[in-house]
Amino acid sequence: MTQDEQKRAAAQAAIQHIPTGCVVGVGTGSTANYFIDELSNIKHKIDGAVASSEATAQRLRGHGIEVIDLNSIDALPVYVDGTDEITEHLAMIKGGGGALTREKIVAAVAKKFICIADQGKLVPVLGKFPLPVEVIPMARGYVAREITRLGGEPVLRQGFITDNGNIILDVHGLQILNPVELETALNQITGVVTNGLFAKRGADVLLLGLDTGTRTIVT
Ligand SMILES: O=C[C@H](O)[C@H](O)[C@H](O)COP(=O)(O)O
Repeated sequence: MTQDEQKRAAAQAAIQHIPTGCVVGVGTGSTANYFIDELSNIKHKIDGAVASSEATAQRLRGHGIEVIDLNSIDALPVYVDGTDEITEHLAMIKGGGGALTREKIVAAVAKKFICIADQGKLVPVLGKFPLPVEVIPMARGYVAREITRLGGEPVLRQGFITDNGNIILDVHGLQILNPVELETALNQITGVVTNGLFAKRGADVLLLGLDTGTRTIVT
């Protein structure tokens, strides 16, 4: 299967995990887009969706799926999203599309986080994919210096502003041996909104599209 077919297979497998009559959290990116396409086939069975980005909200509405304000609900049974990298322990790097902060908020609320991905996303150690960090614009220089002190090489994502009006620093060269520790350290830098390490709250289930079928990994 091609990479796109693997993404679609994972998205199709995720549909089996969606309970009837619930609001569904929906991620951002090309794999999440396949999931939205699949979700539209069962839209009469769900009570709408919470979007992790403006792009996702637009796509959901385009498929006739109601977009629900996260603040109007107390619980979210399930969140489905893609990833840039994921380990066997289901820690991830996300934010290649710049949606990391809203994704982290939706993931925090969700009872179950289902990650859908093509097999190329499964890695032994996180860090080959540059780690996105969302930063308040006026703190850019300070945060970049602090990240350098931690051993990373921050690169400003040119011409990109997040849905929250902030910038992204993509951090290269990090050896992420302890993802929870690094996630915490980066979030403690003043001016950082959040970073793309999803380790403290990783996925609960990984549905990985393979050449033949899908593989499921559960934490
Ligand atoms: O900000 C974007 C998200 O974290 C995406 O889930 C991630 O970049 C994976 O995207 P894709 O499914 O397009 O590879």
